[in-house]
Amino acid sequence: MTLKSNTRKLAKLGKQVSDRLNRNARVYRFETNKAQVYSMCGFLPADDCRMLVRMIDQDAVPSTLYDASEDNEFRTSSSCNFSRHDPEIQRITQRISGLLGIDTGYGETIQGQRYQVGQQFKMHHDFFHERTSYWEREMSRSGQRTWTAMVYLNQPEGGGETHFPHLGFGVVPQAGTLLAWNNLSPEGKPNGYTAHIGAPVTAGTKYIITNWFRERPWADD
Ligand SMILES: O=C(O)CCC(=O)C(=O)O
Ligand SMILES: [Fe+2]
Repeated sequence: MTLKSNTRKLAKLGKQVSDRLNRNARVYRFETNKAQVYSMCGFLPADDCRMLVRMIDQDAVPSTLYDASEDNEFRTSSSCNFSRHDPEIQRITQRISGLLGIDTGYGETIQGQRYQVGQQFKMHHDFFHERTSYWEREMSRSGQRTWTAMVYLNQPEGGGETHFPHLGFGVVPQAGTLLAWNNLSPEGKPNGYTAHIGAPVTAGTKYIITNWFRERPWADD
């Protein structure tokens, strides 16, 4: 038996979150009807960005993939798996969840990412794909990925943009800017248009945090 999402619940979540962001005058909605993509400048203050950069530098390990890809160059960044018990991480988590209006319990523990010169994350979707080795495990654990929220912690000297090739736009990293999108369609199904890349950094280092939300409360290992 293949585990399935509750698409009605996911459709409702998509509408709830997008209605909330649409009402927020500080949040910008990208002009496309193919996906719900938003950004907000100045979401995180500079001292929080600096604190997170320090934490990432302390604990970064090579990034992993759900689907071990043949391509060694697919995701070459380093990641930092923060502790969800860290009070500072809880504060940042609450800030993100509060903006989106999703209970903090639905978010995977925030991850930090560091990309050095030449490092990148090639085109991918954040939602889970059926018929993969991880599908049953992830679907029984906390269900499909719904929204992604990421925050740029600095501005690398060159490169590192987040591009959405099917939507025709990209975002240049700027310290404190949040970028959030619904990985699912208004019907609550995986939305292929949300494919995105973290372009190679060409100068300096890029730091971000990522918060992926799930269909059901996050069950930690
Ligand atoms: O680095 C980026 O700009 C994109 C990161 C990303 O796609 C992810 O963490 O899922
Ligand atoms: Fe992604």
